Amino acid sequence: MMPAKLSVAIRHQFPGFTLDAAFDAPAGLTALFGQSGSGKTTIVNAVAGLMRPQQGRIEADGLILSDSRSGRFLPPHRRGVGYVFQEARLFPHLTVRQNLLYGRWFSGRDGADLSRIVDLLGIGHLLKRRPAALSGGERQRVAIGRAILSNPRFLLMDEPLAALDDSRKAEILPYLERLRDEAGLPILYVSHSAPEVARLATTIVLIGDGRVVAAGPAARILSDPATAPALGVAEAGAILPARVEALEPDGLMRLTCAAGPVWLSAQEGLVPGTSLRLRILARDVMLARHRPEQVSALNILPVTVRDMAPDGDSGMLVRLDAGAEALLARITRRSVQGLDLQPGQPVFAVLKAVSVAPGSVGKGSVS
Ligand SMILES: Nc1ncnc2c1ncn2[C@@H]1O[C@H](COP(=O)(O)OP(=O)(O)OP(=O)(O)O)[C@@H](O)[C@H]1O
Repeated sequence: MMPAKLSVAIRHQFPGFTLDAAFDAPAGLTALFGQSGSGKTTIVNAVAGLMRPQQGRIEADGLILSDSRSGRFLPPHRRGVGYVFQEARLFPHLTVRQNLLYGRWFSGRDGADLSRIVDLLGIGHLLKRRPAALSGGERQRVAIGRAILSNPRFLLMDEPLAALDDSRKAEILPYLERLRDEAGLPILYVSHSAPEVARLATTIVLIGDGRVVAAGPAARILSDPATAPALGVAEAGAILPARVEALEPDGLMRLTCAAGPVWLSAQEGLVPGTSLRLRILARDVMLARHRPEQVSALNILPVTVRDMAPDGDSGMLVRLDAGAEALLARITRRSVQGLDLQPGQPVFAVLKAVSVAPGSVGKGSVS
């Protein structure tokens, strides 16, 4: 069986704005990221069937949703789309259980297993409540459950966390990670938030002025000095797959990643054997020509300079090969000159254990 995939290739002209975008969203979470007015909502509306693109084709899991050549245009309710909006639109008079089952009933197809989805989203204890008795984060988890139980071909999530405060966001992120890794569905996820995209995306599509500026596996897009700044200079940083090896008595955990061992502050729920994706901000990585000795930073990784690109007037983003993975460092141009950095040169990347924020350590897959 071919893995599920959503393919989009559309062109649409509004007065003063042309959308011309083509990308694939494979199983996993594809983040559609771009500034306000770049065309994200137009793409989402075209995929959902709320607008008809003048040209092009959209296909989900082998089903043609719209095709300007043949004139095919499936109405929204026949597309098999599970939609999650910014605000959970639950029925206030129905219990959580009834809300969840409504999605299944409405689809008219065999739905996913209720108990599996309830488990996946951690909402078993809420089934008898009505939406008014739920927190914002709980409501959003129920909305996600309802969308999955409609047995969709793919999920469309339009800024699903934007209305939640930071602690509610943090509460829901692990569930989105599980959904991404276990549901086996393409998830098209619109977001303005670089940390959210870096934490969740397996594929990133950067949209600028109606076009795809860059698209591909998240690890590649995030470590590319040419595209990373599009997420915001302060937010540039690579994601590295890592594994928890041991919890040490002084409160640190030892991880292994492609470049070697890394020590970070231990976190609840992370036990030896857990697979992680670490987000390492470019501004938290220092470079040295020689292995530094007697420094407080615990993590010193041997890496090789691959390439670099200017970042603002005085900065430089340097991509580093760390085993089979890539890291990104942001240093000044003066340091690039002072260290005489060239592509191919071996250097040491220095990373403080405490500079990796808890929110930057996610469970699960990078691609
Ligand atoms: N029906 C329409 N008629 C004319 N112009 C439109 C229409 N819909 C969208 N546009 C224009 O298309 C451009 C892209 O809009 P879109 O809403 O897709 O951007 P966006 O990336 O989703 O922005 P935001 O993040 O603010 O929601 C904007 O310049 C907008 O004014």
